[in-house]
Amino acid sequence: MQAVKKLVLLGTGLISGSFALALKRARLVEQVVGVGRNLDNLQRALDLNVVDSISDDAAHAVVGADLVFIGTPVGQMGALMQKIAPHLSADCIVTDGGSTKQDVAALYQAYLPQQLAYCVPGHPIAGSDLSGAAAAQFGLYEGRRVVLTPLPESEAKVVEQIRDWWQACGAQVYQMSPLAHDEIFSSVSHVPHLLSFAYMNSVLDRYNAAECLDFAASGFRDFTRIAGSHPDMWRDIALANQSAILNDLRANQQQLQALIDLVESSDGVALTNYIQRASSARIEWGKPLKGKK
Ligand SMILES: NC(=O)c1ccc[n+]([C@@H]2O[C@H](COP(=O)([O-])OP(=O)(O)OC[C@H]3O[C@@H](n4cnc5c(N)ncnc54)[C@H](O)[C@@H]3O)[C@@H](O)[C@H]2O)c1
Ligand SMILES: O=C(O)C(=O)CC1(C(=O)O)C=CC(O)C=C1
Repeated sequence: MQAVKKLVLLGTGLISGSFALALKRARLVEQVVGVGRNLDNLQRALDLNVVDSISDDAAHAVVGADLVFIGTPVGQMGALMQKIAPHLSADCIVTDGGSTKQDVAALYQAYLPQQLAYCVPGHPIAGSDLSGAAAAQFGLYEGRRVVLTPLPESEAKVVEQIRDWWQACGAQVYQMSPLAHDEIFSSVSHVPHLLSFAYMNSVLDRYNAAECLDFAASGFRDFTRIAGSHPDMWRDIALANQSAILNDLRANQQQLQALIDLVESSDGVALTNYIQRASSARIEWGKPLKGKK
């Protein structure tokens, strides 16, 4: 498999750093440059050998790169693409790890029109509520899925190359349209995070919030773990995937209303049925299925 000579991470954090570490472990990268705005975070990336050198200048850093991985919140990606466009080698491959794909596809079209054959948007379906270079880990993508949403202009051999690198990181690679991607991940990633923020805020609004939090245990911990995720990342996702997210939030509003009605009705059988449906589906989903989670 072809190794990367110079990989540049635009945004050096959990997702880009874990990609760099996996390629390093697979001996598929010679040099990794970490670009960012926070010097402490970049220094940490250097100390942890996530990257081999650091820079605060994206335009300068991408000179001579054969692979650029954009790992910032999606709202930052357009400005970075615009900055690097004049400095990319003609055959430099550009990809990203953004959680939304219709908006990111449009950014490639708007800001990297000369490079489109070498651009392949992507999304690793793995991560955590932690962020920054210190959160980067070997093996994050082991057995996980990565969704590629190639542009109409993406060259097949470039898509294959990206697929090979992700597979070398241990991932299973899938392909779908940006629209299908954004609808799916609204329902199983974006809206669950937003509901977790909402639930956390609803507890904070209680008159006895401190006492409630003091007594909260594992159920609350499981339900709200993702409420600790990075605000910038989730603001950008909510803004980028607005239409699918609004549909799913409204559907959840209806579910909540149905639940209120059931509890109000004191109809134990109907409540059991309601809970049973969700419980059976969650148990089934949770059964270890090769390559599922
Ligand atoms: N966290 C997850 O679970 C997860 C999973 C899959 C995909 N993603 C996506 O991957 C991307 C990165 O997420 P992450 O969790 O690695 O975040 P992170 O906070 O760990 O890393 C992002 C880094 O980008 C830097 N950054 C932000 N704006 C910048 C700019 N304009 N120029 C240079 N650097 C900048 C930040 O300082 C930070 O170090 C996001 O688009 C996110 O939606 C996240
Ligand atoms: O494990 C977590 O904490 C995550 O939130 C990871 C997670 C998700 O499963 O929703 C978050 C955002 C992504 O774009 C992909 C994965």
